[in-house]
Amino acid sequence: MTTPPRRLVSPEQRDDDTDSSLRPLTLADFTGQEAARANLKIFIEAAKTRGDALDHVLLVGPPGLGKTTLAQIVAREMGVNFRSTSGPVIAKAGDLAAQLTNLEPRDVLFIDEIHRLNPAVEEILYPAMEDFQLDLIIGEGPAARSVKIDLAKFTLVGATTRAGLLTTPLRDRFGIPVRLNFYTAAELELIIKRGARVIGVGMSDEGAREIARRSRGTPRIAGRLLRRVRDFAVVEDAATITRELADRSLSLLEVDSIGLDIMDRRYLDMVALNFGGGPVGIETIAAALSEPRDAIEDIIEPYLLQQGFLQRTPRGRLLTPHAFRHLGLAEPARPAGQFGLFGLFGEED
Ligand SMILES: Nc1ncnc2c1ncn2[C@@H]1O[C@H](COP(=O)(O)OP(=O)(O)OP(=O)(O)O)[C@@H](O)[C@H]1O
Ligand SMILES: [Mg+2]
Repeated sequence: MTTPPRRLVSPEQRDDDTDSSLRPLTLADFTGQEAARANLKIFIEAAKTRGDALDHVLLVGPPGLGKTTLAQIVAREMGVNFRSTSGPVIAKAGDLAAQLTNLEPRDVLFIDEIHRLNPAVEEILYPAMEDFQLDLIIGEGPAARSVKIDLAKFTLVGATTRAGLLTTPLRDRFGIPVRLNFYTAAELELIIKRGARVIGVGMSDEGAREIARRSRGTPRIAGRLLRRVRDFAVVEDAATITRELADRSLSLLEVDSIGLDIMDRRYLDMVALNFGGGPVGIETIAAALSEPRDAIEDIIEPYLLQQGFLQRTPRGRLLTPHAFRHLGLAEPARPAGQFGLFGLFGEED
């Protein structure tokens, strides 16, 4: 795959994100995700009362919604060590065995991108999660023998953006599955106000609302936009971020009123103007934009689909009336019944 372009509004972590300063440290400071928070709170309290390890937790949700943050909070609320690794980093079963044997009772082992574990590594995770035992084969051939090593009773916290890619036996071993959803504008507003206090800049209600609207339901993007607007405030020697300042700075950075950037608009303009709003095949769009198909499907389309700007039909991508309104363009006349009907027959490829 090509390197994703550096977009201000991409939900993936970028090297210039200084996530750690804005990271809430306790469940009480963690805004939004009511259901996830309520569940974790109860299970953590119960485990602490019993003096037991928390059951294994699986955090599922799109990038930038707080999976790593919640994993750290779990360890902190349990008052235990937080050890962290990730699926693609654990090359051999022995690497994971080393991590597991180092855990103390009730510790949290966080495995990010757990859908990317290699199968040989995953095998040793099963008995570790279920019976807190390692089954290792020592030696080779006739001399080989298996040894069992007892592990401390620990909590595995797994995170994934793609629950569908997890094997069933692995998924079944998590007692506490937690799904994270996109945040509402009101929740993002609170997160932005808290962030402004942390980085020490004044924030008006309307300023926070303006940034929240453009944050695509994602705290990571909210934090990034907040830091950019703060830079404008510093340069202009403004003590408080007003709606006007937020709007002006983000417009200069080419993030529009609902968080679309140049790449989104190029896509939408192309489909609207060159293809009459579609349906048009993804390969044709990729060729017209000179972008790889993967990048378009992974990076541009998810938010447009989620916002209802775009539909996938068997005959290709189709812009919705909502998209035309946002672009300020008149909708082309389309055959009656075209719209929405194709959704019933599934998606293009
Ligand atoms: N509920 C929240 N309240 C305040 N800030 C949050 C919240 N959730 C996430 N953040 C902030 O958003 C940023 C990204 O969060 P985090 O790294 O936990 O996301 P993630 O789900 O692990 O993303 P990825 O899938 O890319 O690993 C962090 O700076 C974090 O502080
Ligand atoms: Mg993470």
